[in-house]
Amino acid sequence: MKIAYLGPEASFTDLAVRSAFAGDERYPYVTIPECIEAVMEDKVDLAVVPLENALEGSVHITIDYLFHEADLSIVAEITSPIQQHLMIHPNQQEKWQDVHKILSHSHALAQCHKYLHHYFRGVSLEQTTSTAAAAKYVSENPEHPIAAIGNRLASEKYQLMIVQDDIHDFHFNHTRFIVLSKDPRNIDVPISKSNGKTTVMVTLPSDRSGALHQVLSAFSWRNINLSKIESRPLKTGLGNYFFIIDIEQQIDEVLIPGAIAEIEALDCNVKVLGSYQSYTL
Ligand SMILES: O=C(O)C(=O)C[C@]1(C(=O)O)C=C[C@@H](O)C=C1
Repeated sequence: MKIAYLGPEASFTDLAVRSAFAGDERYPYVTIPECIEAVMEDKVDLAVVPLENALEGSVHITIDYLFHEADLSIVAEITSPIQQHLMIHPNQQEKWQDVHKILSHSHALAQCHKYLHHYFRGVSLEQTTSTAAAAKYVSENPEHPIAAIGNRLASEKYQLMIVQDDIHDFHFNHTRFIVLSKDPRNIDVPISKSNGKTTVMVTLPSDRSGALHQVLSAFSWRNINLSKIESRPLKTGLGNYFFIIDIEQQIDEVLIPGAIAEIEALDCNVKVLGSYQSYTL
C-alpha cells in the first residue's frame, strides 16, 4: 500500500507509520491538507496525520479539513508516546545555550513551553511544518546558531546532536494519529490493539435551546460512553459551531444507529467520520 504522511522523514507521524505499516511505501507530504488531498486524488491508498496531543489538544487543521474539505473515513487510530529533544548542528556544539532561534512544529513548541520559558526566555521560536522539517533546516544551516525540537530519529537522520533530552513539560505526552481512506474498511495493524471507537461530527439546528443536551442524552440513556466532545467554528459566523464526538465503541447494528437516528430527528446533521480500531505503540 502507498501511505502519505506528514513529512519529511523522521517526523513523529513518520515514526507512527514506520511502526504500523512497516512493509508499505511511505510518501512524505509537507502539510496535513496535502496528505489528505493525496488520498482524495488517489495518489496514495491511505494517509496518516496527527489528530490530538495529550498536552496541547486537537490538531485543528486535521479536524477542520475533514469537516469542510474532505470526504474521507477514519479507518484506524494509532496512539504513540512523544518524547521531545533539543538538537543542534555539531558545529554549534560549544554555544548551544546561546542559540538565537528554536524551530519546531507548533504542537512541539507548545509541549515544551515551560522548558523554553525557563531556559530560553527571549529566544525567538519559529514554527515549521513539522518537527522533522525543523531538524532538516538546522542541518542545512550549520553556520546559524539555531536549534530544533524533535525526536531521536530526526537527530540521527539529519546528523544533529541532542543537547537536552526529554524536554516536554509533562511526562504523559502522547499523540493520536488517524489513518484516513476513501472508503470505510478494516485496517489490520500488527501492533497492540485496544477497544474500537466511532467518531461523528454533529451540527445542531440554529438557535434551539437544549439541542446539545438532547444530543448528549441520545447517547447517555443508551449507556454509550463518549470520550471526547469538542466544538469547532462552522466558519459561517461567530457563535456557529459543529461538534466532533468520539464514542468509546465501534458502530453496532442497534445502539449507535439508534442514537444517530434520534439525533437526526432533532434536526441535527450527523456525519460518521469512521468506526475503527485503536492501536497503541
Ligand atoms: O511534527 C511532527 O513531527 C509531527 O508529526 C506533527 C506532530 C503534531 O502535529 O502534533 C505530531 C506529534 C507531536 O505531537 C508533534 C508534532
